[in-house]
Amino acid sequence: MTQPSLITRDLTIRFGGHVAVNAVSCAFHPGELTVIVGPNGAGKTTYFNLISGQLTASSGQVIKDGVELTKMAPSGRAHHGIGRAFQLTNLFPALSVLENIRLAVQARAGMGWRLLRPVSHFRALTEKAEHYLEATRLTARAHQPAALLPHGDQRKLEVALLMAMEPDIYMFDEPTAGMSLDHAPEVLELIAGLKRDTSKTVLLVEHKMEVVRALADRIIVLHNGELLASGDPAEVMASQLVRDVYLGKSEDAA
Ligand SMILES: Nc1ncnc2c1ncn2[C@@H]1O[C@H](COP(=O)(O)OP(=O)(O)OP(=O)(O)O)[C@@H](O)[C@H]1O
Repeated sequence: MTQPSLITRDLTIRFGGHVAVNAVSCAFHPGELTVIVGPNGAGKTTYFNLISGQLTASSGQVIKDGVELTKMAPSGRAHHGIGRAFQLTNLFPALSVLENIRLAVQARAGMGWRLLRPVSHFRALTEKAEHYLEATRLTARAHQPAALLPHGDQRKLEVALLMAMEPDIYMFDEPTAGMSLDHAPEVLELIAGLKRDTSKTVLLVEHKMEVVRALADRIIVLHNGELLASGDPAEVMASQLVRDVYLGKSEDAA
């Protein structure tokens, strides 16, 4: 087994008297796609927020490749390779799809907003952006304003922007939420494809059991903020404890 890329140790957050995430200790490994499941209000999104830095833990630790990130702002964590997909908050709606991806490539290259660069740099950035465009099957949309993309393609653009940042840890919170059945498989395929690069770790929060079955190498189950189970998807889903608190309900909903 490889060294874990990401560890949470006794990770806890309290909101007043309510413990939303309670002493969750878990390790995530490169080349592995872990799906985080649990009933509504179990603490899944809060756990994600604690890892990506939108929330700061009351106690416990977040450690990425041996570096403690627990108190770091989201930007610092991103710099350390934590990449979380957001619904296009980092998008320039009037710019084209290609230009948006190129800006993400440029940000990753550390060139910020300096526009006076040799043409060769610009060409290299464009080539890289075109690579991500192709990888996410958005080539036909390259020159459309990002704001005018259909919903399914917007989600693909989110994946492209995240790929352009070259994170070590990819985090997706319900990536197919609100998406039509036609587009969901395309986005899921992109996410499944990320772990072909075995240096990458993928974390997913997901409710839909068919998505969990299709993608998960491993699942962890949160319940009332606590880690209830972790392991092989089929084994965990078959366990009586998990069926009692979660899967019975979820199978109906899926
Ligand atoms: N900022 C906050 N202030 C107070 N309570 C919060 C806050 N954020 C989350 N909570 C509470 O923490 C608990 C866990 O919420 P969270 O959104 O993480 O659950 P979840 O598993 O992602 O649920 P869902 O599947 O419905 O999205 C809930 O009881 C929620 O009300």
